[in-house]
Amino acid sequence: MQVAVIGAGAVGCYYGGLLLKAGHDVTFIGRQLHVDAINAHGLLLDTKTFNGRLPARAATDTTNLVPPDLVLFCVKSADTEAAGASLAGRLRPETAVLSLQNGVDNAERLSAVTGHAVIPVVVYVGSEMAGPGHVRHHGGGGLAIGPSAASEALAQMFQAAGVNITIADDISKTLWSKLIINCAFNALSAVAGISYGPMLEVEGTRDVVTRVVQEATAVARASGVAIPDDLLAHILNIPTLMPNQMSSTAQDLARGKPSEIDFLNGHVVRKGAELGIATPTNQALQLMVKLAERAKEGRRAD
Ligand SMILES: NC(=O)C1=CN([C@@H]2O[C@H](COP(=O)(O)OP(=O)(O)OC[C@H]3O[C@@H](n4cnc5c(N)ncnc54)[C@H](OP(=O)(O)O)[C@@H]3O)[C@@H](O)[C@H]2O)C=CC1
Ligand SMILES: CC(C)(CO)C(=O)C(=O)O
Repeated sequence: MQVAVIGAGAVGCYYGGLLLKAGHDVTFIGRQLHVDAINAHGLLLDTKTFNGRLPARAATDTTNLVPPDLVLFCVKSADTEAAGASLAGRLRPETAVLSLQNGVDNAERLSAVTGHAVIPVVVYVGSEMAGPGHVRHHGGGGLAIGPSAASEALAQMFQAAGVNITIADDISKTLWSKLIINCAFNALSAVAGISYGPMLEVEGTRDVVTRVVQEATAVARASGVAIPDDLLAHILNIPTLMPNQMSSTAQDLARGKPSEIDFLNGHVVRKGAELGIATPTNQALQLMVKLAERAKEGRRAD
């Protein structure tokens, strides 16, 4: 199958790399540093069970992209419109487009800029770019794909490549449940620069996490999404399962990259305002991350 990865980063190179290893024809669209390394030496796929270079094609834009059978769309949420616009006119009607992104509205936004159906996918992996063209897998790797006519065949293809994938019967619930996990932990971990285990040991953290989850759950339910009653208990248990985890927002801040906070707690705040639901804790966390981003920008400018 011809696959295009839009956003050759931690997620795109991990899943694109697994499809490449399984024999698919994968083209990576990404930034110059990674593109040069992939074209020169192949993709370095560094997982728990495999470490090796896989010859691959890469480019910094879609100009010469042959319309693929499958697109893995893997840029950060703020880049959805710009990267999505580069796909316009490069998709066949039967091309399957998957959004492998955090947040709940990327598939919809991507569909709006491409005019093409987009299948949302919830991603449960820990991966990072450890160097140019070098993706490192830290753990997990499961996917939950939204239902569509193509989802069964796509799930089989990912399974054959070693990916644990399920077809979600209610993808909105799955997307929102992941969003609420991100709302609970990402900002606190980022602002304090602390991992989840020690973070939850500090008195008061559980209360704040609980309020964030309650606000976000109220917004989700008012939007018609069936959030399960046991989500809070599941969330409060996550630091026991991954005590050393720093949130992706913490990693963005540490690297001086813009975070996705406007699409995490920020999404809850915007939706809450539309629905008349107060979300003060989510709003405070969104603001704290934005202040931390601004402070970093200020330090760079000095
Ligand atoms: N990493 C992880 O473990 C997980 C990530 N996710 C989600 O997956 C999504 C992708 O995250 P992740 O892979 O970590 O992000 P990365 O930043 O590692 O990868 C995205 C890459 O795409 C590049 N890019 C952005 N726009 C373009 C463009 N128009 N053309 C070419 N390249 C472009 C970025 O460059 P630049 O940085 O220069 O903009 C970056 O190199 C996010 O929504 C994230 O929340 C979900 C679960 C786990
Ligand atoms: C680690 C995890 C699962 C929860 O915060 C995550 O998705 C992130 O950091 O973005």
